[in-house]
Amino acid sequence: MTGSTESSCCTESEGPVPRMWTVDEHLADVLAQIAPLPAIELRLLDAQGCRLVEDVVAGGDLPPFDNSSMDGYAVRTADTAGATEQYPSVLTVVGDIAAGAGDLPKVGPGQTARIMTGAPVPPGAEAVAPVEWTDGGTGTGRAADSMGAPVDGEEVRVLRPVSEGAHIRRRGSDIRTGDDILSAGTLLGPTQLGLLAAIGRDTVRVRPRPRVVVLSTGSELVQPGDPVGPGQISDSNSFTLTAAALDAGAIAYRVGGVPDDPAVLRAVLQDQLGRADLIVTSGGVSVGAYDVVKEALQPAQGGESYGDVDFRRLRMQPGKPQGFGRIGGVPLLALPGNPVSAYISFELFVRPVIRTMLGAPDVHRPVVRAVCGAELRSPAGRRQFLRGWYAGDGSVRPIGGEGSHLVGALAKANCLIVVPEEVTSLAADSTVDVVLLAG
Ligand SMILES: Nc1nc2c(c(=O)[nH]1)N[C@H]1C(S)=C(S)[C@@H](COP(=O)(O)OP(=O)(O)OC[C@H]3O[C@@H](n4cnc5c(N)ncnc54)[C@H](O)[C@@H]3O)O[C@H]1N2
Ligand code: MOO
Repeated sequence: MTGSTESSCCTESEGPVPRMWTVDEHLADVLAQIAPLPAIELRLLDAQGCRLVEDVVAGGDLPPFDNSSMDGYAVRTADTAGATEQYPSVLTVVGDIAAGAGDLPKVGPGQTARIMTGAPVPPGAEAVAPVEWTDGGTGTGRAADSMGAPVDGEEVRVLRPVSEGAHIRRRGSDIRTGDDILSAGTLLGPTQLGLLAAIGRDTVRVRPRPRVVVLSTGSELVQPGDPVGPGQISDSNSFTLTAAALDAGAIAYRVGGVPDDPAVLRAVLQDQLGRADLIVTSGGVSVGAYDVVKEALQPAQGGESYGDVDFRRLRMQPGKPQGFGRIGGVPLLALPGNPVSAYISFELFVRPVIRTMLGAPDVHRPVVRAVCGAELRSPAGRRQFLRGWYAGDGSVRPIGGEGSHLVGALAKANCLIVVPEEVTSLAADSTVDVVLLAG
């Protein structure tokens, strides 16, 4: 941390005034203390969504052997030259080759072997006649579209010429030994994991997904589905923030509804430390009597603090009260409890932390310029983040009001409209910065 909340200046009339941080100062302070997680070797499916930290080189060819791309007959091309439906090439079937076969018959002049898709091309054969180009070994001379039982020693009629290499997938035609197939930094999704499996890798060296513990505080919270008594509300923040952490690429654990009891909160935090690369709390960071996160981590009455967390006020709306520091070496971001404040704080500060830990190149949400059709008002000295709808044609409109409890409007928004600190009003059709939330 670069400073403490209580670093202050004074005015004659008002006494000490706690320092206020700008959004950029707070973000820079947080990110300066976050590094990409150390690389580890993971099994393939545990590596989904992670970035490679090694260049992967193919240790073998793909396909590993010449194989058939069709069910049919492996033939010598000269044997099929001039074949027609009227005058087919009649070949003796010397074997039956299924995918996975290791023992292959040799195909000599006038001979063929029945072959299945993916089966190795036998020695002597130069091409594959799909079964539809033959009589299917029926002896009728009519083209077949299915293949019967093994036909060793029987005959098959090929009804048209087959050119060299036809329907053969050559060894190494996809990947050759020594090819660079995936480079460090590649994000592993289904097709990259499939490729690693195809070349026989069962583990891979990656930067792991950070494990994020999301914890909401407040004695008024009940879990969704439970009865809501007088003065109580459903805990929504732990769901929003857990989903947002997953969306950012983390492994997220939701711990909902810790009551306003500092001892309980400390115990829960202690319990969670073992599985966390990052802890995110919501609520209890303001100036009220039951601000449990503040109380637990930085007691006002000279009690012993737990961890090293700095509580500060930011020049932004919503999201003014924030906490940041470490507990037991684990970074912790304490977000304000108002649901819109919590979510916007996550987008601005927590998401970049997760993306940094992941080693992602895109740490921040994209920001575009857009024309806002509506007039906007904003408090002086605060960077305001209004919920909006970005139409994609360069226009944006605000959704809902400024209130940081307005979850209905938040759920309809796809962007945040940014009104800078020094601006208190903007005329309709002004150009504004817009933080794109989706995608
Ligand atoms: N006298 C002052 N009061 C407040 C100030 C201030 O500067 N002076 N700041 C206001 C601002 S801004 C915010 S933001 C909030 C932040 O307060 P807390 O972080 O302590 O949040 P809580 O008091 O715990 O909750 C605020 C609000 O949000 C609801 N909430 C909390 N957690 C959840 C949850 N998990 N799911 C849904 N809703 C939640 C809670 O019930 C409250 O209504 O302080 C202002 N006050
Ligand atoms: O900062 Mo509070 O987050 O304005 O509602």
